[in-house]
Amino acid sequence: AKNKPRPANLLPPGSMGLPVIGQSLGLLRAMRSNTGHQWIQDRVDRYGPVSKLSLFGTPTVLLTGPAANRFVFFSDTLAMQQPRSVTRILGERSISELSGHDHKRVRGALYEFLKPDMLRNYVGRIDGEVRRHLDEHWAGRDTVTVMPLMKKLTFGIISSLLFGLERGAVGRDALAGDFARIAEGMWAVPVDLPLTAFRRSLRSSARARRLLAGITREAEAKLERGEASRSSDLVACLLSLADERGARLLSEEEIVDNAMVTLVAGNDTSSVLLTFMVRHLADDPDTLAAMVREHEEIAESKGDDGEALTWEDLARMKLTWRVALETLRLVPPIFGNFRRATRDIELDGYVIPRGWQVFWVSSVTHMDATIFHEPARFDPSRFESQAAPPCSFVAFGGGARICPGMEFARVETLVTMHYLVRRFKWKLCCEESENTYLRDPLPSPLNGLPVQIEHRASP
Ligand code: HEM
Repeated sequence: AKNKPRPANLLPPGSMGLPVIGQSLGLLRAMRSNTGHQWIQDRVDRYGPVSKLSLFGTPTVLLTGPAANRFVFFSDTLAMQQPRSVTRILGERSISELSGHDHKRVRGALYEFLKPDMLRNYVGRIDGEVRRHLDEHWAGRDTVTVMPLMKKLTFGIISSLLFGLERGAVGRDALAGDFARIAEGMWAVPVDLPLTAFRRSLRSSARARRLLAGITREAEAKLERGEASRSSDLVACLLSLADERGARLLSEEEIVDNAMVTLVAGNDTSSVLLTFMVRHLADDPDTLAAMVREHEEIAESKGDDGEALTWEDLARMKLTWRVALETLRLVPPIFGNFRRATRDIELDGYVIPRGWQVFWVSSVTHMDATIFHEPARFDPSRFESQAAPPCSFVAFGGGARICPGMEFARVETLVTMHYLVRRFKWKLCCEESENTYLRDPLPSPLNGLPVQIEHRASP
């Protein structure tokens, strides 16, 4: 025991792969072929819950399981760190780059807009977006492709509520295209070469940023003229916030960077959730029937059919939210994320050297049979009796950086499902899409999930 190296000298087990590229390509390739979870699980089986590797140009420690998650979400020895590719795309002043006081300030500002007290005023607006979307893109069709439609829907909701960009507004369609390309280059080896997704992503990000800067200046003018208020949209809200000395709380650059990050963080995640709920429900007629009953009861308790849903109605959609949670457990939109060690850290007898990247992933914990009985089974009732133990359901992260858009996602999801399940029945077109999806890095079902739809007869 005398010669045993002190823990502080011990790096976690694991191989570092090729210089610079490390294991990035291996992981990305696995994610694209629907084996990303297995790729991580294999490393965990080989090296345990704490292991080292190299990702996106940086030495990295992979952490899995509830104890490691707790460490990631609550330790003050870690700062946020996105892969360099993400920083270059989303900007230096986005919430994902900030820590300590700056992080609290920007997060507090975003939360002014995303908190339940504010959101309850937007349920009606979201209700309108959802109904218009279903009338325009679902009604009267035999087949639809779910994923692109859900992206269109969540983009519509978010661009209206965040930027005041209503349907038909100049720039809204171009922004939608740019955002699709931005997402494609997020997790990449950050080399700006022609024909790479990374370069396309950078270009789209520059265009989107110019548009958002214009929107911010316009919103500022409208506020001055009294044509907008703090509750008009996120940009107006951020512009109206002042510190105790009356100075603007966020700079224009911060507003643009954080509008970008909120759109990226909020749009694709919610559309993935909605898409996979549709997929899982197609295979689970009993759950779907129970959901239809839940929504019919709510609809019957309201006046005429034109009346919009309210915050109180959403509180009654308990089964629907459990279906959402179970979908998030099985197909977490966020595969995992990164932090940086701000000093040498001892963990489980190993050292994580200062400056190294820490990588937490959701799937290993979500698929742990000791936490979730028969983890591969879709079973919304597992969220019925008790909440999952701390730091084991991590689709929204945890701690100081837990997703501030969770309530927003909840509102969008519940409102959409309310109208979808009452108006339509659906069947999957491709058998293979039942269990297959790839990650890029967000999950995407085969062929975007084409379904056959039929109008439900009114009860
Ligand atoms: C189903 C939908 C969503 C999922 C699964 C999701 C998931 C997550 C996760 C896992 C994190 C934490 C990442 C980490 O700690 O490393 C996060 C952070 C964040 N999310 Fe969400 N999110 C969703 C919807 C939204 C929406 C709708 C918005 C905004 C409208 C949003 C805005 C944000 C922001 C700004 C952060 C950064 C918070 C910080 O760093 O303090 N998210 N989200």
